[in-house]
Amino acid sequence: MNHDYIDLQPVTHVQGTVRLPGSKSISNRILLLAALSQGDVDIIDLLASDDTAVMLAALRSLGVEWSEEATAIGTIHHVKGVAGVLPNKSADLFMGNAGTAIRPLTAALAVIGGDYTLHGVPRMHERPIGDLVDALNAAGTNVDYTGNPGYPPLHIKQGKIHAQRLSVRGDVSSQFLTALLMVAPLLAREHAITIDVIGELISKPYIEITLNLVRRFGVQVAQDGWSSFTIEPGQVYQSPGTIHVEGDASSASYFLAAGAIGGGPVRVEGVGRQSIQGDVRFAAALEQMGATIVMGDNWIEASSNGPLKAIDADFNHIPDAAMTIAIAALYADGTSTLRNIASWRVKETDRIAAMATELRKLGATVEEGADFIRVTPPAALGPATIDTYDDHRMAMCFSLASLDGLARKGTAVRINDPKCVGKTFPEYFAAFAAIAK
Ligand SMILES: O=C(O)C1=C[C@@H](OP(=O)(O)O)[C@@H](O)[C@H](O)C1
Ligand SMILES: C=C(OP(=O)(O)O)C(=O)O
Repeated sequence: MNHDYIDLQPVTHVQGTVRLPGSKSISNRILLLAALSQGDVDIIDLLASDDTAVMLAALRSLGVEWSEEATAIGTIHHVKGVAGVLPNKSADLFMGNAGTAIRPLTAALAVIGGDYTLHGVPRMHERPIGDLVDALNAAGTNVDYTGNPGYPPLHIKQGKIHAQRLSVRGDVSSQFLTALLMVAPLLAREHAITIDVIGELISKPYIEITLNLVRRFGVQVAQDGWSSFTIEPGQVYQSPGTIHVEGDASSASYFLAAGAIGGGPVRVEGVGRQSIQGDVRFAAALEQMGATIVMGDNWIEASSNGPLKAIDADFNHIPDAAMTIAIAALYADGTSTLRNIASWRVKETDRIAAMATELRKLGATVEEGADFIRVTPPAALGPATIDTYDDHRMAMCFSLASLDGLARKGTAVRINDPKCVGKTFPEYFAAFAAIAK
């Protein structure tokens, strides 16, 4: 039985400015790159959340030293790079439900070698990792499953990479390719390493984040479209000195949607035109739905400009922020279809099923398929108790159903287990309350 919930009353107007927490994707990549690099790294504005906590704890268990300092310009994390040589050769690592922690760490530990176990929450043990393990073991590492084949928990032992070419499937999660790209310089000591992508690559903008950050740590990757990536030998990760984490563009989506649905303007600070995150393109989807979007280098502002228009589009490039579109669809003038989102089914929960179930509670008509969801709004939203499936994005998305839109009014919603937002945005409900007028 779950007795923990938050009740949200209908909100007639939203307006204000939100300073975003740091990007999860950038934070966890930078932490691992900093640990692997030569020299010390100062990280400004690292995200403080469950997903980064598990990465920080894992690095400490592996013997990587880091400390945290509160300064006038924000929190700085000092990480002492170990230049690819981990002090602790054995460790048992709890990875929570953080895909951005377990996938790259598995690759790093498999390549470096030792005696390591990695496990997580029950859902983590249902999230696939087989394509990554297959790619690594085919190249000579020694990674075993201790539960179900293809899924964590994992046991990593000493292996020896003999291959100069690795191949990985790209159609279940882009994080497998990200993981291999991050460890490629450790393999490319004497000869170049090439990584081939088998099949379609999903979630491509996350690979751009990886390549961008790897470059910031001094490593160049040659790219042949999205099908092959080559790392020339002799490149080692070098500390960039100080590195700043931009705001989280996926977290921005809730506030931008709020502005688009419920009046606005709502401004988010921490991401903008200069962002390296693909999820800033969520703003373009809102614009397509009729919202007014204004963007600066480091901020984005959304406001409504008449009732939202229904949308029918491919959302493969922004799988996380696309969940917010499924909620904005409740306020649109017709049926919206979100296509090419099969990866939703293997994330924090089966997000296509969860989204369909909870949208129906509000009165929407929902059709779901293997890789799409189609949402037709009801004449009027009805009050509902929303289950969140231990999925931060379900909790954050459904808070928006309390907002009055121009086409239809919001409703009272009870959000069960609201603390699940801790995965990426522990202060979410306070930030939401601050823009609700
Ligand atoms: O690399 C990353 O930082 C991420 C990649 C995406 O996953 P998939 O590649 O599995 O779609 C995204 O959904 C996840 O939240 C973060
Ligand atoms: C899919 C997500 O997380 P993960 O990094 O665990 O894959 C997400 O944050 O929406």
